[in-house]
Amino acid sequence: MTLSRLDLFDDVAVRLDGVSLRYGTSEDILSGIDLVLKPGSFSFLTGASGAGKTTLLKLLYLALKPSMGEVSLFGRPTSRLTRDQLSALRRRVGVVFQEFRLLDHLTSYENVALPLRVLGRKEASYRSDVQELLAWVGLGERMHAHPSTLSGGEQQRVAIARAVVTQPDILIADEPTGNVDPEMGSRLMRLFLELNKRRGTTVIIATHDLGLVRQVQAPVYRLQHGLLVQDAEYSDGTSVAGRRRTDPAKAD
Ligand SMILES: Nc1ncnc2c1ncn2[C@@H]1O[C@H](COP(=O)(O)OP(=O)(O)OP(=O)(O)O)[C@@H](O)[C@H]1O
Repeated sequence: MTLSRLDLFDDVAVRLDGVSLRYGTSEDILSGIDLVLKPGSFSFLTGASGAGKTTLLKLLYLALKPSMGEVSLFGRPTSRLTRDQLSALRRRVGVVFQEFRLLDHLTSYENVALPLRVLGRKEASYRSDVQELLAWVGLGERMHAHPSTLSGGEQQRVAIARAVVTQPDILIADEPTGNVDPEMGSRLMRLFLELNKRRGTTVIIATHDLGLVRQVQAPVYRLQHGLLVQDAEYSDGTSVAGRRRTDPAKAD
């Protein structure tokens, strides 16, 4: 896949060109996927269990390389970048993993601060930021608790705080409300929206949770049989083509 000179620094956060992915000798899990996410956009990724949502997200945060095609972040094709260049790009991407991946021997505060420590920042320079962030996700009182003593929703919020503490340009979240009740799901969705609106963070969320996606007007990308299609309606039922509001009673 060749990209023209003009494409190299265009106004695009994420771009997939003809991306296919297979594991080992399996059939293609993803097949010829094209996708453009503009900076500051907010999108959903849906599809049946096993459709390849996590796989697609892993390509976006550069944990997997495509079998074919090109993944570009911030206008930079990634296939020929050095390890250091890839690490630099990855630092601009925050990830909320399906299974949280918190470190049990660290407190909430220490988990959230970890990416900053890895970057070599001194604690005095970030302590108040981390405390503020934990308060923002409603965990100001639990910052010294260890993950094993937190509820699923609380752990999820620690994972979200950790994903955003470095102020990433792109936030990728894999089933971020899979372990919380609807009320907490709405609260987490408001956090994502606030991040998107306040900082212009590009957000993409993989979810099965239809109740959640209907709370926002955002494009919905759907994986089906290895292909990615964009729904004709935004997540709240408005039409992508004309932005006409459909009758909510018929939107189901
Ligand atoms: N490391 C791997 N090696 C081989 N096959 C894999 C691997 N990871 C995922 N798969 C397979 O790829 C397919 C897509 O998996 P993936 O986890 O991307 O789907 P998903 O849409 O995220 O599913 P869910 O909604 O259940 O989380 C599945 O058939 C899965 O078994």
